[in-house]
Amino acid sequence: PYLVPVVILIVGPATWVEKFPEARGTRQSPVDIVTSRASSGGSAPPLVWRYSVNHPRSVVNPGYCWRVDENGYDSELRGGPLGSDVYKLQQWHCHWGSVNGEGSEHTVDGRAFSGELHLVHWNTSKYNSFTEAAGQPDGLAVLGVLLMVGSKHDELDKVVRLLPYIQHKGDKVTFSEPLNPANLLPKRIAYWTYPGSLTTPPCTESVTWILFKEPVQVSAEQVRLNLCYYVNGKNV
Ligand SMILES: CCCSc1c(F)c(F)c(S(=O)(=O)NC)c(F)c1F
Ligand SMILES: [Zn+2]
Repeated sequence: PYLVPVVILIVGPATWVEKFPEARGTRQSPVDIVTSRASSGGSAPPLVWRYSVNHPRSVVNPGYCWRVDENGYDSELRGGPLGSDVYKLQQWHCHWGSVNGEGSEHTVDGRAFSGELHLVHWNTSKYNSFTEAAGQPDGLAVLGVLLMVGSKHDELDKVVRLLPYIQHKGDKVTFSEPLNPANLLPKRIAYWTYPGSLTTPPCTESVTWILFKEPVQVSAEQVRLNLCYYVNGKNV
């Protein structure tokens, strides 16, 4: 019998440590939220946010999800675990899986959700740019919203309906329809918070994670549209 050379290409999180040493760190995300081990927030001040609504936004296909850039327009996130610093929304993006019911980055008591929305903010009280903040332990604050299949999400649909126009990595479409990122958040704003990292390379440990407890509903069609375009991070 002939010896057939077999090349096994190993990619993915297990190899990230070779190129991105931060991935070997002590505050790596995502994590499984073990609800029984979460301590109560005590006397933390309320988490408050304000976003601009009527400004042009662009939806970009970075190759692993879709991303909406805020193009520098004004916004504020403060309070909660963020001390006295004020953070500004830089971009928001979504993670979907290849199968419905999987795809969230975080899990709760071992349960995955159909997707996870991330609103990425940077610390404007201490740093001069997003890039600078992204390298600092208190540089970023990401609001995480768990997505589950249910009723159609009208605000998110303003982006989902544009996905057919950005099917290839690098594609970008700009829209000026009014959109309030606050409408992407759940009604109940109870959350878990922990110091963590980017969940993709360079896995920098610069993220204060704020993960809302209440999932937000999106329709099965909205999940399908996302899955059509980003299966395992690849456009199909
Ligand atoms: C220099 C970072 C590139 S911007 C970025 C990102 F691309 C990303 F994906 C996440 S994530 O929320 O950790 N989701 C993986 C972030 F927080 C980010 F800031
Ligand atoms: Zn993300």
